Amino acid sequence: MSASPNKNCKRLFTVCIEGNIGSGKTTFLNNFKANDNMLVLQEPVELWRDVGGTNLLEKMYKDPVRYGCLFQSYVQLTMLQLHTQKTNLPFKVMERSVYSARCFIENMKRTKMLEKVEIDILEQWHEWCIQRADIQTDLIVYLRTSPEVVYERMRTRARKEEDCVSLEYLRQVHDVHDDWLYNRSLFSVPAPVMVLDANKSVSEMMAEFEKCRRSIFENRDKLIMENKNMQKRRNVEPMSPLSPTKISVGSV
Ligand SMILES: Nc1ncnc2c1ncn2[C@@H]1O[C@H](COP(=O)(O)OP(=O)(O)OP(=O)(O)O)[C@@H](O)[C@H]1O
Ligand SMILES: Nc1nc(=O)c2ncn([C@H]3C[C@H](O)[C@@H](CO)O3)c2[nH]1
Repeated sequence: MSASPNKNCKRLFTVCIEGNIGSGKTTFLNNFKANDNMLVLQEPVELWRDVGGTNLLEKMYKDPVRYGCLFQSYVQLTMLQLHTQKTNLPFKVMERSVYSARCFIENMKRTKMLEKVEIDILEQWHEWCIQRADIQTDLIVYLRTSPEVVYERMRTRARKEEDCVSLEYLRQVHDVHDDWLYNRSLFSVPAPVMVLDANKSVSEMMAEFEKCRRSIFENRDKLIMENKNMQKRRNVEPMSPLSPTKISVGSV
């Protein structure tokens, strides 16, 4: 299906699909491919699995102390490349982002997998990306799940690099995502957040997807305005943990 260019010349509207390992991001994201006005960008896992013949994802899971910082550095680069990828289409949908990569850095910090100097460098890189790179995000769709549900899904999918991933690790990653996007008690949120209960079945999630897709198309300008107001509030007052920018499908 040929991609229809952005005839009405509105600026690009970018959506990031976020969530724990196995929360259904790829499955959800692939539904957007039916639209010819959206650039759909999956997480570049295959790049992480083959860095000049090295499976860096596997090395990171096997030895996070030795490879954690190196892996995060490559995630940052490959995600930045996707954020800055140009398109004439009016919409871009990405799986995860430079923002959520920071969730994993935060978890490595909490579990003491990284030395202070590694954290400092990764956070300086992250800060530069936020301040100077074009990683404009207009909506975050948070596929919120329970660690137990995603653990079963991850085991069923059986990605070999994730053989050693424990339920405890998924609980840690869940907690950081929830602190960031649900409790709003971690780093700032770059756009309005649409929280979906992604514990639902595949068919139920199709209905959620349809509501989300319609909401994006119908409320594009409203969401951009919502984001502008968020940024203004942030510049005026420190981020309150319960800032009211959390939206649920249908309320936009
Ligand atoms: N709503 C759902 N109910 C049950 N299983 C699901 C659901 N959504 C996805 N799955 C299955 O769970 C596994 C993980 O799904 P998917 O790859 O879409 O998740 P993901 O968030 O992209 O994972 P990762 O972050 O590890 O790439 C797959 O085997 C998929 O078929
Ligand atoms: N440590 C770490 N940092 C990241 O920024 C990051 N982003 C994704 N992943 C892991 C989750 C899945 O196993 C697999 C695919 O999502 O890659 C990450 N792991």
